[in-house]
Amino acid sequence: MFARRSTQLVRGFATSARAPYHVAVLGAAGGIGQPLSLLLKQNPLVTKLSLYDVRGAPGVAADISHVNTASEVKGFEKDDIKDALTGADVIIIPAGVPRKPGMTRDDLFNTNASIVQTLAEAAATHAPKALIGIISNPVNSTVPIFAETFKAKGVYDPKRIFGVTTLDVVRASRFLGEIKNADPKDIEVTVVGGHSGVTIIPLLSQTPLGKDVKGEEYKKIVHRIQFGGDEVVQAKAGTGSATLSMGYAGARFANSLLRALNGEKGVVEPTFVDSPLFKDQGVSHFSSNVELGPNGVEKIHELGALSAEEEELLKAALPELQKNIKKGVDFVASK
Ligand SMILES: NC(=O)C1=CN([C@@H]2O[C@H](COP(=O)(O)OP(=O)(O)OC[C@H]3O[C@@H](n4cnc5c(N)ncnc54)[C@H](O)[C@@H]3O)[C@@H](O)[C@H]2O)C=CC1
Ligand SMILES: O=C([O-])CC(=O)C(=O)O
Repeated sequence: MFARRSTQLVRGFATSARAPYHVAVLGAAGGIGQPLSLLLKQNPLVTKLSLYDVRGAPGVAADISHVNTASEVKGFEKDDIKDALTGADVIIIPAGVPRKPGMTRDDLFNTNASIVQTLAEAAATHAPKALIGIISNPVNSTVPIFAETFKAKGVYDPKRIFGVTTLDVVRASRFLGEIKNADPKDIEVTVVGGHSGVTIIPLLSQTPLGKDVKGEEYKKIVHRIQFGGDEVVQAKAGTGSATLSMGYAGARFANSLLRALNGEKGVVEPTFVDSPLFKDQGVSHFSSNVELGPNGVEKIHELGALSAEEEELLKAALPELQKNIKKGVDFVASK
C-alpha cells in the first residue's frame, strides 16, 4: 500500500505477536480525516478504529464500516471524545482549519492552536500513553502546544508525540521522480527541519538520483518541495488544501507507528519531534529521520553530511523554527 514499505507491512504482520491495535482519528469527518480513515480501515494492523469529530463522524464511521475488512469502526462526536480515546494505541489528528490562497500556515495559528490544545487536554486525560501523530497546522507550533499541554498535565513523554511531516517526504520523492523520469518507489529523500516554507529542508545530496541536481533545476525542485502545499491551495481556489495526498501520507505514517508497535525493527520515518539536534540553538523540536519502536522514538538520527546549499537552507530554517516553536510554547503558558 505504501510504496516500498508495503512488503515490510506484510512481514511485520506475519511475525506479529499481538496485532490488535486501536487507532483513533480526531477530525475524522474532514477533508483529510475521511480518506485517512478509509486507508486505516484497510490496514491489517488496525482492529479498532474510533472516528471522532465535532460533527459528522458517526456518518463517516457508518459508511467506512461497510468496507469488508475485519476491523470495528465507531463514530463519536461532540462531547464523546473520552470514549473515542480510551484504550487508543495510536491517535492521528487532522482536526483544524485549512489554508485559503494568500494565507501562510502560521495564519492558521489563531484558530487551530485552541483546537489542538483542547484535543491535547483530552488525550492527556484519556490516552496519555498513546503514540500521537499531529497533522493540524501549523505543525511547527501545534506539536509544541501538544507537548506543553502534556507537561502541564504531568504526563509528557517526548518519545510519544510526533509532528507528521510525511507529505514533504512523499512530495520530494514524487517530484524528484518526475524530473529524473524514475519510479518514485525507488526514491527516498530525507526531508528535515519543520513543516512550512523555508523550514522544509530536503537533503537531495544524500539521495543517489538527487545529488547531481544542480543550478536552476536544484533551486526549482527545492522550492517545489518547500512550497508544494501552496500548489494545492492555489489549485483548490479557496476550498481547502491537500487532503487526499495527506490522507495517504498520514496513513503511511500511522502504518509506520503500528509496525513499530508490533515489534518490527528498523522502521524509520522523518518526523518532527522533541529533538536534541539543535537544542543548543534554542530549537526544541526538529524533524529528522527517527527510528520508531514500541515506545515511540527509539533513536533520532543525525543529519549526516550536508552540501553547501543544504547548510544554507538549514541556516534559514533555524530562526523561523525557533519563532514558530516559541509561539506554541507561549500560547500554552498564557492560558
Ligand atoms: N501536516 C501536514 O502535512 C498537513 C496538514 N494539514 C492541516 O490539516 C488540518 C485539517 O485539514 P483538512 O482536513 O483539509 O480540513 P477540514 O476543514 O476539511 O477538516 C477539519 C476537520 O476538523 C474538525 N474539527 C474542528 N475542530 C475540531 C475539534 N475540536 N475536535 C475534533 N475535530 C475538529 C472539523 O469539524 C473538520 O471536520 C488543517 O490544519 C491543515 O492545514 C493539511 C495538509 C497537510
Ligand atoms: O499547505 C497547506 O496548508 C497544507 C499542508 O501543510 C501541505 O499541503 O503541506
